[in-house]
Amino acid sequence: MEKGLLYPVTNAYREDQKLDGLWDFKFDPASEGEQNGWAKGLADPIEMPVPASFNDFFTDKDAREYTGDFWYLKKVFIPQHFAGKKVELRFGAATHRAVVYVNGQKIRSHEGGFLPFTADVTAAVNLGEENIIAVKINNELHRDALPAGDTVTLKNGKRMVKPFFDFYNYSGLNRSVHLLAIPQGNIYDYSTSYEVSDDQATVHYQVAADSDADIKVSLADEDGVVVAAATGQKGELVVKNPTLWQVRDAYLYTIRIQLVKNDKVLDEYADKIGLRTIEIKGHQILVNHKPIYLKGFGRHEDSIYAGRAFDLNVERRDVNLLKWIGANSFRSSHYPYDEQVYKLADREGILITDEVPAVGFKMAAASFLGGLDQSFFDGDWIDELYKKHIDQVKDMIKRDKNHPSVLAWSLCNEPDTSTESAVPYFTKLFNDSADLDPQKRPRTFTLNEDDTFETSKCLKFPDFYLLNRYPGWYHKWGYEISDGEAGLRAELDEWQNSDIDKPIVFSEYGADTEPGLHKLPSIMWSEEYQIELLEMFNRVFDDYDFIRGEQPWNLADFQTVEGNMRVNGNKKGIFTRDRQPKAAAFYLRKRWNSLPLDY
Ligand SMILES: CCCN1C[C@@H](O)[C@H](O)[C@@H](C(=O)O)C1
Repeated sequence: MEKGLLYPVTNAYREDQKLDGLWDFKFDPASEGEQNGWAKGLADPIEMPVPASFNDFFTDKDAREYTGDFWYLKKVFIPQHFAGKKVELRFGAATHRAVVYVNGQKIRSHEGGFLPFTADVTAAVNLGEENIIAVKINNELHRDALPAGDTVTLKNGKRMVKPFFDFYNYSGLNRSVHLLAIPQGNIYDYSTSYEVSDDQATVHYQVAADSDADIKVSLADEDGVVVAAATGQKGELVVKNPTLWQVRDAYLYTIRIQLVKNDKVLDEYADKIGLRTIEIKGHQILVNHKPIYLKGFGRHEDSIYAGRAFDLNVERRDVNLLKWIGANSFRSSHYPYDEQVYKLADREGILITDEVPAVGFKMAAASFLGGLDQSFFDGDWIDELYKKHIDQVKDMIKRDKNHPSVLAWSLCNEPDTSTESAVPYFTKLFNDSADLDPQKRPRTFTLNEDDTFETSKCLKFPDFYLLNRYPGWYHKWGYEISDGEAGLRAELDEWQNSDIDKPIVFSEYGADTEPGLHKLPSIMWSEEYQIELLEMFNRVFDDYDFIRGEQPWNLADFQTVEGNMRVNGNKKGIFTRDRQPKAAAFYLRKRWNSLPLDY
């Protein structure tokens, strides 16, 4: 678990230099690099963009599909004026595990390809000189790691991943690398929680700092006017007549934290926060005590060329598409996204269900992609897996806890909860995560169609339910979709007739659709059929008032492993991979723009 995950800033006390651009890059199939001094230089490297996944730049399949160790290396001048500061390297994400070296010295390792980590390099750097930064990354998949899968060795000796999940194993330095200089005595974390009413908001704050200095905290409105102030490691900021953060009507205050000693400011950290509350009450999801209905999508960080790398251009387009279509939410399926995604959602008033990369914890996913011959939670890999799982839950919540856009935490995607062996795992997971979020936001996980009201052993854990259902596509498809609707209604009748008193959000449903394929009457893969499937689900949603959200799969087409069920990736996008609308986009826009926020 990382000590602090504050997003890098430059101010009078801190300096943040992005190390994006071209890095030396080299595959290390024999894993010989560390013993052969690759941390000090790579022989015959290629130039690799950062941030980016390496896969889609290559023209040969061995390189695109490469699995194992690989190295990035960059010579970086570190200025003399960093003297007296703590010098750090912050990696937005290195997928899936990394070892960091400076000037040949191993600094630290990290497991988990979708969350940041920081290396303290103060003792290893030479100020006023060029320094050699090297990172050894490994992208193998294992059943005891997140996301779950296997790595096999082919007869020709090449290694290959077998993901237990349906997205391509894009790998590399997928997010920015930052060189940071911060005060030795510094602020390394803060948290907020809220009480709101129409005429007053109270911000409960806590600050974590490596310093004995006094702590001063202020809150300014969007005009920069200070509306509240307090002192102390923890306290309250009371705002009269606040402007609350609302869904699709955001308002951001600036919280400013200072360390002060003998009237001298030693460190400062400022951030944008939104005054709002999130609650689950009965079948309702409430924002600022008012019910909301979620309209949005499951997504992927996925685009042509850069693969899984965060691309601000793509994110800007995606958020504009969400606004155009009338959406107000999305799930960060199936892993935490780059911090800039949450910042943009904070600004636009879009709600995020933040998901940890606990995906593939299920036989069905694997059987589609290769197959497990037992229940996942009976495996002998579970203890090691859990250590990584809870570690990444802790870091996801630590990183994202102050974003007003974060609505809920999804602690797993489609685990196999149909066997008793899942119960102790989820009991521990929900106990160990209960106090991580000062705002006590709801926790959940997605349930796929094997995990129904009848079959799941873990329905007591989620604060609300995320259902992934695929009648009309993976079963009862085509002309049989009417039976699919009947089956869906029968399951929802069971939920309705039960004593379950929690909201349900449909977090996945959809049809692979080839853009430009039209057929009258419809046929599967046609744009007409995608609309018919959505119409069927919406007919059902409109008949059950405990359904409090609809998030079809997926916002856009995305890359997966090759297979006989994928046509160059997953085509369930409402938009194409280059972010152009299929006919269903206009259908959903019409529906969602006609639904009130609290539908
Ligand atoms: C049955 C698995 C649920 N869901 C997971 C998601 O990652 C896949 O892309 C999606 C699909 O197959 O389109 C199915």
